[in-house]
Amino acid sequence: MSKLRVAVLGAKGRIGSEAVRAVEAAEDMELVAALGRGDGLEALAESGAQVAVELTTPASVMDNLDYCLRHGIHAVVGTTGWTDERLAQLNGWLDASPGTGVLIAPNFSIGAVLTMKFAQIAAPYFESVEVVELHHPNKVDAPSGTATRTAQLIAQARQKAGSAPAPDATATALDGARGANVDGVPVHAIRLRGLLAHQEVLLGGEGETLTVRHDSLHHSSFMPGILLGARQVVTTPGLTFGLEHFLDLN
Ligand SMILES: NC(=O)C1=CN([C@@H]2O[C@H](COP(=O)(O)OP(=O)(O)OC[C@H]3O[C@@H](n4cnc5c(N)ncnc54)[C@H](OP(=O)(O)O)[C@@H]3O)[C@@H](O)[C@H]2O)C=CC1
Ligand SMILES: O=C(O)C1=N[C@H](C(=O)O)C[C@H](O)C1
Repeated sequence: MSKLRVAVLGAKGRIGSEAVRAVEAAEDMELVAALGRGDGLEALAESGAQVAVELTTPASVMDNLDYCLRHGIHAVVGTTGWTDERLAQLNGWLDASPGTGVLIAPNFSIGAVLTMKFAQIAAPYFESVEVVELHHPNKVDAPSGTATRTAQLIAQARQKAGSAPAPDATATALDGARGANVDGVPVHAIRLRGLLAHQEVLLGGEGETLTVRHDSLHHSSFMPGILLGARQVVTTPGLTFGLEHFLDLN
């Protein structure tokens, strides 16, 4: 059987360099291009890449995806910074490239995907819920894509259940002290040397609390999800948002 031809964008970065090794080690894949900043995107088409794994920066991802979709190259995207406007633009490009698939995964690790699921399930049963994400200090964006998505899913679950807003009598606070407000859910970002990628969802009810915590201790935690995404995206046209859709977790 022929191997899946995979390219990695952001190949010299923290996660990109790990993805290069993972694709090289996968028996059913061939690494056909490994591009860093400044490398020409034409290498993607010239190498016959079927899937591009996009692990660059929020500032670079849209141009890279524009190229991929104009050339019918499927994409597995881990890069953060997704807004409604960006998603609308991407959907427009997908409409013009029928048959091409894009997976955007706020987090490729199974534990993080399950954390989001558990948080969604638990959120309507508690009065209060807040999200804390903790990352290495070289991370360029906050809050993390994972924390933003977690808060959105929590908010959707609470809205569906008719939950009241979380109680909060705090009337006076320094700017930022109560975190960012993502759809009504406070999200706090910590940047600390020694950390990699971690998240806690704290839920509180009368006389009890529940904490759902996940720790990515190494970039290898993201690799099975990236490889799964590359295998599935080639037969899944259009936009898939979240690895859970490829894990039968919905
Ligand atoms: N979804 C998930 O599970 C995960 C997502 N991420 C996300 O992935 C992204 C990358 O994270 P991380 O590896 O830590 O960041 P890094 O800064 O270590 O890596 C990004 C790399 O992309 C390079 N780059 C920038 N622009 C381009 C371009 N146009 N073409 C090719 N390469 C480019 C950078 O080069 P230079 O150094 O010159 O700027 C750098 O080498 C972030 O958005 C992060 O949040 C990270 C881990 C897991
Ligand atoms: O920058 C990182 O490191 C990570 N970024 C992603 C995010 O913003 O959620 C995924 C993971 O948290 C690691």
